Amino acid sequence: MVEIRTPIQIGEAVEKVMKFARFGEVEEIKLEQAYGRYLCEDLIADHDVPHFDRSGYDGFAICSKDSLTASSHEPVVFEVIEEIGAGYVGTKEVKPFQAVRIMTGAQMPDLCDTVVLLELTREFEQDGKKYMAIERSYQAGDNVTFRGEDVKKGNILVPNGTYINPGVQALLATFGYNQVKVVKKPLIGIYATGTELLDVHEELEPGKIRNSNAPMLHAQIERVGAIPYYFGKLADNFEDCYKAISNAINQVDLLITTGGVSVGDFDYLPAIYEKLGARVLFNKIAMRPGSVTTVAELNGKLLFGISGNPSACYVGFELFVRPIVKTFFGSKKPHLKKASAILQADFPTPISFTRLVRGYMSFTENGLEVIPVGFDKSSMVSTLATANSLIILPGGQRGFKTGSSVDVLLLDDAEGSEWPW
Ligand SMILES: Nc1nc2c(c(=O)[nH]1)N[C@H]1C(S)=C(S)[C@@H](COP(=O)(O)OP(=O)(O)OC[C@H]3O[C@@H](n4cnc5c(N)ncnc54)[C@H](O)[C@@H]3O)O[C@H]1N2
Ligand code: MOO
Ligand SMILES: [Mg+2]
Repeated sequence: MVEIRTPIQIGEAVEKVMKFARFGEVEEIKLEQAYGRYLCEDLIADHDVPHFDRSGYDGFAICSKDSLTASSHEPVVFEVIEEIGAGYVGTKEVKPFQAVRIMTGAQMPDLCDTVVLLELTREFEQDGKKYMAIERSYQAGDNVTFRGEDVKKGNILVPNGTYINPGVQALLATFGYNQVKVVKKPLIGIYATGTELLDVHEELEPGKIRNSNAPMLHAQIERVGAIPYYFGKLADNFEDCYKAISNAINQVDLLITTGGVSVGDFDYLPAIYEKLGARVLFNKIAMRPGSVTTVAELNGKLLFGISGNPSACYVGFELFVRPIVKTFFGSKKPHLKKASAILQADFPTPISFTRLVRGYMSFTENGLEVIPVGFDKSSMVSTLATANSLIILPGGQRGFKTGSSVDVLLLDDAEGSEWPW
């Protein structure tokens, strides 16, 4: 007798999986390796930035009150007493109507509060001394970058759990983080099951196909920031699959299998979970593709039994594995980023399960627009290459018309969304 499975809603399935989400261990790495990782400590400013008043331009540092009477009829003349480039500090005391030639980024001399741009001065020499004249007045602070203007000492600049983008990398460098505490990347194992599977280098044969799920998952795992480990492919043989899978579990943080989770004669994953004593969290979700996505738990470790159909495999990973990995990294927004977009095509099919239609979303003058990328069967691999989003079409509706507002999940976004969506 074929097992009749009871589907649960997507949200319920996500919540069941997320009960097993845990935070990863910390490791220290070099700053150069930190891009794309997740910070494991608050980045707190231990000094002001900049930590001295500095010139914002190449020019002359003066005291603004000396400039008050300057005009084109009566220019004010300053004696230029020294020159400082960025990295140097002036050595002379600046007296009234004296100026220091100063370059962008150099520390302001004491008593100077203003910088006059080079191109707004007239320079000349007289009796072996250097002078410059200005034809307008300035206010204190003109063209000066003040101490602490960028960052004040003591501020939390980047909280623990933040994705390290190039800007965060710059802040870490600013505050002297030569070594950075980040979360260790989890190791995710992949087994592809199916007697029909050929390795990528093999020639096609009747009835056989190349294994595309394993390389796809490999890339998805890398995109989410974890380390993939491909164990290999397994023919549909219960004992071999059982042995291989039970050995693999202890070598990784999470194990993904593809294929063999439905109700077919050679779909052995349900029986393997049973023999392992793993607890199946669910084996049917009211969604398409990926309705047979099965997740089991063995001693707190998650076993993702993802469907063999390529699009179902892709979606199963993004909905259920991604948030587990992102939570491992400490992200507060571990789920695919959700946005609203205007549908650019009719989607007439009456559906009962929620559809996650592969879409192409673009930013237009009318806002976000999304269009299905093609034929939307879960067995298809071709549409995955162009999809940058999943259009959520809730179940139990008659169909969707061009111009309707729909929710989309973004596939290439690193920021993510909080739960609930
Ligand atoms: N009687 C029923 N049949 C099916 C049901 C059902 O509820 N009742 N569910 C259907 C749905 S929905 C899906 S999705 C698939 C899921 O199948 P499995 O997860 O058991 O996967 P397989 O049977 O092993 O393979 C399905 C399909 O995918 C191809 N495949 C498998 N692995 C790979 C790979 N690594 N790379 C590329 N393609 C792969 C495989 O050749 C099959 O064509 O079941 C439906 N059936
Ligand atoms: O799991 Mo299936 O993908 O719903 O077609
Ligand atoms: Mg099957």
